[in-house]
Amino acid sequence: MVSAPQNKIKVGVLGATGTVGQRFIELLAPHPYFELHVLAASSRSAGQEYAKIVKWKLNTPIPEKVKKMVVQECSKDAPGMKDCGVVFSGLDHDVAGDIEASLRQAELVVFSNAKNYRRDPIVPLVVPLVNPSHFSVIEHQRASLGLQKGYIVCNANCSTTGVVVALKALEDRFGPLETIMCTTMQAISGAGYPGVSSLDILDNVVPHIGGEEEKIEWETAKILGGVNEDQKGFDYHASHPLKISANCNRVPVIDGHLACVSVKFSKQPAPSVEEVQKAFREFTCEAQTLGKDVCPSAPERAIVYHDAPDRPQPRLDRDLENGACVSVGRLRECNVLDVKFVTLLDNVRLGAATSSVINAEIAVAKGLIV
Ligand SMILES: NC(=O)C1=CN([C@@H]2O[C@H](COP(=O)(O)OP(=O)(O)OC[C@H]3O[C@@H](n4cnc5c(N)ncnc54)[C@H](OP(=O)(O)O)[C@@H]3O)[C@@H](O)[C@H]2O)C=CC1
Ligand SMILES: N[C@@H](CC(=O)OP(=O)(O)O)C(=O)O
Repeated sequence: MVSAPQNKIKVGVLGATGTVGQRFIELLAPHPYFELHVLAASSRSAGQEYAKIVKWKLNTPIPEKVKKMVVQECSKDAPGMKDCGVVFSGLDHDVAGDIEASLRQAELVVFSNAKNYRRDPIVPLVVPLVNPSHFSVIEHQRASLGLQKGYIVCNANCSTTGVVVALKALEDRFGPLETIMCTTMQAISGAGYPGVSSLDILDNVVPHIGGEEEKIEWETAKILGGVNEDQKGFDYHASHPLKISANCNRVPVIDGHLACVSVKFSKQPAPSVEEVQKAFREFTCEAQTLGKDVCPSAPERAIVYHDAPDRPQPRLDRDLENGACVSVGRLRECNVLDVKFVTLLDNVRLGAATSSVINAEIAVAKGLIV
């Protein structure tokens, strides 16, 4: 039985003023054992009090304890940075690569939302409700770079995260999938702030999000695949290569990415719709079994299954489980593949900040953050 740490662990947030950074602050301010210690952003914000510089967009107030914290530069030399047991990154990908690598080199532990290191063969790409077993490659990452303590863990693209939790429930119960087709309807907050121009998105749907389809198609195999026997890399689902095709669209919704997913199972005959529904309803993951003491940000239900024929919907369902679950509904037979269904997740919570925080809680339980 793992228990929560006795002492608080100091944490930093990079990109603390951004869309993902604000969710980090909302989640971490009341956290039972992570303690906000450093807030960092660009030189445009550095040196100023957080409440004076941030364009706060959440419908919860800025936590009192962070209002007067002075925003720092994203540097290992920023005051307090070296005391952080973990640094959460909500940095723009243009700058995340160099900053995250330099913090790792300074023996800091970095949990990143940016895409820069997701494809790195020694960096775990972890969706906390799916593949925390990939943390076992951290030891090899440290050894490869001559580090004692520092490492980087990435979480996935937000759309990938929503889809892959549902796929994991199916693979756990019915074995490898063969073909996956998915079409997303993605919220505007996915593009950060100020993001997509109102003249582009109001009264409209934009059928292109640069690089998104490739990310879903590529990241899914790394996440659903295993770890090599020597714990020095990932197998990318090589024994059953996944055929995945994604179409991504931007829609005029503020938060919540919806995806219409069709799948074909390797093993035939395919399970019935009733069996698939049971698999979704009964899905549980390591983050839940660790318990609320150790993993306070994990959802009670990793998948919330919806019976109503018109659910899930972003506005009605994105807040379930404090934005930490995936909603699944509209499950039915598919005339082309085997079954089809709809998934929904909060792109900025489970799709970004919440995943990083749950990942870090699991890493604490595994003794990877002290
Ligand atoms: N929004 C979402 O749904 C998701 C986002 N992501 C990823 O998370 C990351 C953050 O996204 P998001 O919060 O939406 O982006 P935002 O544009 O809202 O925020 C970007 C943050 O990066 C900081 N920043 C920008 N330039 C620099 C710089 N030169 N040096 C240091 N800090 C800098 C900004 O600080 P300042 O205010 O000072 O400019 C701000 O805090 C991105 O990599 C994104 O791809 C991942 C999954 C989902
Ligand atoms: N591209 C996603 C958000 C995002 O930033 O993705 P990534 O972290 O994979 O770059 C969206 O627009 O909804």
